[in-house]
Amino acid sequence: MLIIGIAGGTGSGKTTVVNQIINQLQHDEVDVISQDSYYQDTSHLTLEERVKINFDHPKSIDFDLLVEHLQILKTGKSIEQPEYSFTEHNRTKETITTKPRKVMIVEGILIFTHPEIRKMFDIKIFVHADSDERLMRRLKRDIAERGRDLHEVVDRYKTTLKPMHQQFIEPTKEYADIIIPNNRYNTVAIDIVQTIIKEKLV
Ligand SMILES: Nc1ncnc2c1ncn2[C@@H]1O[C@H](COP(=O)(O)OP(=O)(O)O)[C@@H](O)[C@H]1O
Ligand SMILES: Nc1ccn([C@@H]2O[C@H](COP(=O)(O)O)[C@@H](O)[C@H]2O)c(=O)n1
Repeated sequence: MLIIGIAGGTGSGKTTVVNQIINQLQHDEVDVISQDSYYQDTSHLTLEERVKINFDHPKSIDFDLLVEHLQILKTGKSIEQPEYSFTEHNRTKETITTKPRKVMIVEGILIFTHPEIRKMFDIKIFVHADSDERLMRRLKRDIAERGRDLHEVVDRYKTTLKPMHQQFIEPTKEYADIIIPNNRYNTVAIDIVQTIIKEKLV
């Protein structure tokens, strides 16, 4: 199993890059694990308490469960990937059955901050976009898809997104094998990554 880690700041385009990469692969050859599925289970908290969580700090992620799930997949067994609700700020009661595949892609803002998970990646990719571009994309996406309003996104950007990005996410760029500049759609970089994956699959 080839495990590919794709990190980068929020709004850098990780999910979009993942979708472009897997487009060219056979459906049964590849699957995706999102770090967002591994936000800590906070069912014991009220919604008001959950809203206040710093979702950009490594402590917000259940990395132990992610490590365990990657190890299970490596042994050839399926896992039940948690499903996350951005409106509830919590895991749902549903899970996504995820089978081991020739290529497993793990994507998320903080995945390169964890040394054990970092070691499990065969290829580490960091998607870069400038902070103003990321903020604009995040605003549009969170309002359209994640039930947020302008005030909420801007407030979170100032209090947690920006400082956490500088402290935890940007420094992990140094671990990347490949950095994809993604201020614009970068089809050349996607072609290169697809070629590398196809070569490794032979
Ligand atoms: N290169 C790009 N140029 C313009 N918009 C983009 C680009 N990549 C992604 N987007 C858009 O920006 C938003 C955030 O992208 P997404 O892939 O969800 O980022 P991430 O997973 O890193 O948070 C989405 O609405 C997506 O359509
Ligand atoms: N309940 C939550 C949980 C996370 N976030 C934000 O999601 C971002 C990570 O996801 P990307 O797809 O953008 O990489 C992260 O910056 C968290 O602030 C949230 O808004 N609500």
